Amino acid sequence: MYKVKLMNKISSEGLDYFNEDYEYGETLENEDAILLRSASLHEYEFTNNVKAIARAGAGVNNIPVEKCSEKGIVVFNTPGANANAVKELVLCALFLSSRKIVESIEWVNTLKDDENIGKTAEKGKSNFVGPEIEGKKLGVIGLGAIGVLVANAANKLGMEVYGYDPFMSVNSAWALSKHVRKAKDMDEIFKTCDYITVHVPSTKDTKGMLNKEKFALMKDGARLLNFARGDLVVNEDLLEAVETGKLSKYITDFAAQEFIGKDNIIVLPHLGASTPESEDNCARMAVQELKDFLENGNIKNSVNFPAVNQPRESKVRLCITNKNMPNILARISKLFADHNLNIENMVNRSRGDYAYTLIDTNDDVRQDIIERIEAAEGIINVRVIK
Ligand SMILES: NC(=O)C1=CN([C@@H]2O[C@H](COP(=O)(O)OP(=O)(O)OC[C@H]3O[C@@H](n4cnc5c(N)ncnc54)[C@H](O)[C@@H]3O)[C@@H](O)[C@H]2O)C=CC1
Ligand SMILES: O=C(O)CCC(=O)C(=O)O
Repeated sequence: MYKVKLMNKISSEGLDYFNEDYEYGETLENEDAILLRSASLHEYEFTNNVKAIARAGAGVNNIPVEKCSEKGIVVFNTPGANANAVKELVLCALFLSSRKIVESIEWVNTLKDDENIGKTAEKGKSNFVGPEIEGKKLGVIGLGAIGVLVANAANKLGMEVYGYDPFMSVNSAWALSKHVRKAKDMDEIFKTCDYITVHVPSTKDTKGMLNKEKFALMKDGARLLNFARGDLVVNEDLLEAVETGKLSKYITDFAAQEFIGKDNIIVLPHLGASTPESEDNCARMAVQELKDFLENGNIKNSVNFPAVNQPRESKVRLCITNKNMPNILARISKLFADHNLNIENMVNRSRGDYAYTLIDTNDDVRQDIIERIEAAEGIINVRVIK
């Protein structure tokens, strides 16, 4: 029986994949795996039983990934599973940033007791004029699953789109419209674009990347959308840029006290992925990743260990997380040979400082041999699946 701890509400479309071999819930203890959305695990005490964490979503900044790697905990996410939901909300935000839709709705609501509301509304509408997006320049920073969809859709809406992503994947490059112009650096986006939208993960390199210096490069009255992460922006600098009119609008999916009630700032409560379609997609993908890992040791869509997939053809499988260092495989193979155990299949892949090994055998691997593998230098943990 596998135990999966839920740290957020997860769609039943995914949970239904768990069969009678699984127990899941928010209160269970000594879990084998954790399934979550945005809940923070930074203060969480992982027991030695935790083998995997699945983030039903894209961003993993709520998970202490390096600490997990050191403990041999495989962290998964669900690339692209919520990208369309975010794209649609970003398109909505593009219009909200341009036409004074929110402000005008708020104003009309103040006319509750006005007997000539029709006339008053007509008279007041000139206060809410805003430009069309067609023909304007949009800069998209980060051309991954979301950025590509946003760039392509904005292009179809008649915008002149500039993209910047120095680490773009081959898949994203294939998916990106040929009409999207390649910015030579991020500053070109800041200097050129009327609208800027950011779609990069929050990492030590991107935190605070939207700051005083960058706002100074932007066109007067530029509009900025942030549906990626709140900490990409230095809030104090952002407030100044909005107050001075450098930015004519900031729309973000990440609430902060200092934004509340401020003119020209619209804050949403992290709604990007909140559609039934995206919640179902993420849950399905996350549960399937966890199941294949717990039952077969296969890894797909991990952010800290390499992708590994080996068909199950033998009685016993050893799943080994280890440091990426010389001689590990030689030591394991020697232990097998010394005990007259035959390796049927073996795969080893590395990723940065860590590696993952699957060894299949039809022989019974005694507990004392497992313990000797575990004790070898560089080995983090060993799991046996029968
Ligand atoms: N508001 C919401 O509900 C949601 C927010 N997100 C946020 O959006 C981010 C992006 O999501 P996806 O597009 O699905 O991820 P992704 O991993 O497909 O794309 C991220 C892209 O950013 C690029 N990148 C990384 N560092 C960069 C840098 N310094 N400059 C330019 N590009 C850089 C990468 O090369 C990659 O192409 C997530 O990490 C998450 O923080 C994601 C989903 C929902
Ligand atoms: O699960 C959510 O609602 C947030 C989604 C998100 O921010 C992400 O996938 O990075």
